[in-house]
Amino acid sequence: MIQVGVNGYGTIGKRVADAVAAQPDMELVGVAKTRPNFEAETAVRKAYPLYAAVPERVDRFAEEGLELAGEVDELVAAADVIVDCTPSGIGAENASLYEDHDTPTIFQGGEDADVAEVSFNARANYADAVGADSARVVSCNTTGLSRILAPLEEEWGVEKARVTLVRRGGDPGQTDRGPIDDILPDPVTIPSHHGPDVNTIFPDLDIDTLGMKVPATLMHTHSVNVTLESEADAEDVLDRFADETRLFLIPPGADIDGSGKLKEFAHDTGRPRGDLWENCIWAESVTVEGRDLYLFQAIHQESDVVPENVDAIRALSGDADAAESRRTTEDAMGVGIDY
Ligand SMILES: NC(=O)C1=CN([C@@H]2O[C@H](COP(=O)(O)OP(=O)(O)OC[C@H]3O[C@@H](n4cnc5c(N)ncnc54)[C@H](O)[C@@H]3O)[C@@H](O)[C@H]2O)C=CC1
Ligand SMILES: O=C(OP(=O)(O)O)[C@H](O)COP(=O)(O)O
Repeated sequence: MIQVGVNGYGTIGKRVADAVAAQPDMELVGVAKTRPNFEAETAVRKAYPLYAAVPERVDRFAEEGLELAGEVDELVAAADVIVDCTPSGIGAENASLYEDHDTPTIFQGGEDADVAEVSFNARANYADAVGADSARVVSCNTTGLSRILAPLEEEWGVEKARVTLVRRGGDPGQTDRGPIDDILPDPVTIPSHHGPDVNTIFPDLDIDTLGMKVPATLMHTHSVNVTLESEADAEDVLDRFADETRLFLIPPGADIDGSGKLKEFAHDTGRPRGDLWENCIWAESVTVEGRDLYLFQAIHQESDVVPENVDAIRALSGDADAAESRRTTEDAMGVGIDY
C-alpha cells in the first residue's frame, strides 16, 4: 500500500484525499490543514487523521474541539508520497520540507513548472514521471487541453492549436473573487500562460492560447481550433474521442446547453460534490473544415485534475504501467460517463 499524505485540504486537497482513500493500493495517512474550519471538521468526520500545517496554530484546533494526529512534518515523515495542494506559490515554499524528509512530492498547477522534475498529465506523459522525486500536475485547463491533444497528435498529428479559454472568475466557494459584472481579457497579453504550460507536456507542439475571465463559478469553457497534419472527418474524431475514458461527449439529445446543466447532470447522477472529472465536449460542436478541427468543451476546474493526481502518485512510486494506473484510478473513483 502506498502511504499518501495531503498537505493543503481545500478545493483540490479534499478531493484528492477522497480519491486516494478510494484506491485499492493506497492508504491516506492524513491531511494537513492551516485552520480548524468546516473542511477540517469534515476531515475529522471522515476519520482522516488531521495534522496542523502551521505548528503555532495547534491550539486553535483544540479550541474548536478538533483532535489533531500531529504536525505537518510528522505527516510528511509518515508518507511515501505527499500531495501538496496548497495555494499557488505556497507549494514552492513547502518544497524544502519535503526534500528534508526525502518524501516524493506532487505539486499542483498553480506552481511554476520548475517546482518539480516533471510536469504531468496521465494520458500524455505518464512515463516521464515514473520514479521521479517530484511531479507537477498541470492546471485544470492544461489538463483539459492535454487530454484532447494527446489522441489528436497520435492519430493525425497537430500542425497548430489555437484555443480561447473562457475562464470562470472563481470557484463557488471563492466569495472574494470576480469579476461580478464584466468580461476581462485575462491575461490581456497573448499568449496566456496556458500555451506555454501545454508545452511542458508537449514540448514541440505549436499552440497559441488566449484567456478571458467571466462572472461564472461552475466551469471553464474552451473554444478549440486544431489544424491537423492529415485529413480527418468529424465522425473519425468523435470515434477516436469515444475511446478516451476521460472525455465525455455530450450527446445532442441530452439538452445540456452549458455548465449549469452539466453540473445538474453530475448531481443527478450522484457524483460526489457534483464533480465532473471528464472533459465535457459538445459532440455537435466537433466540426472539421479541411484539416481544421473545431470544438467547444467545458472543464470542471475543481475536479478534472483529481484522477491525474492519483496517477501521478503511482508514477512517482515507480508503477510504470500508465494504462493500468488510469484504469485502477477510474474504477475506484467511478470516472467515465457512459451516456
Ligand atoms: N481550484 C481550482 O480550480 C484549481 C486549482 N488548482 C491548483 O491547486 C492548488 C490548490 O488550489 P485550491 O485547492 O483551489 O486552493 P484552496 O485555497 O481551495 O485550498 C488550499 C488549501 O491550502 C491551505 N493552506 C494555505 N497555506 C497552507 C500551508 N502553508 N500549508 C498547508 N496548507 C495551506 C488553505 O487553508 C486551503 O485549505 C493551487 O496550485 C491551484 O492553482 C489546479 C486546478 C484547479
Ligand atoms: O489553474 C487554474 O486555472 P488556469 O489554468 O486558468 O490558471 C485553476 O482553475 C485555478 O485558476 P485560478 O488561478 O483562476 O484560481
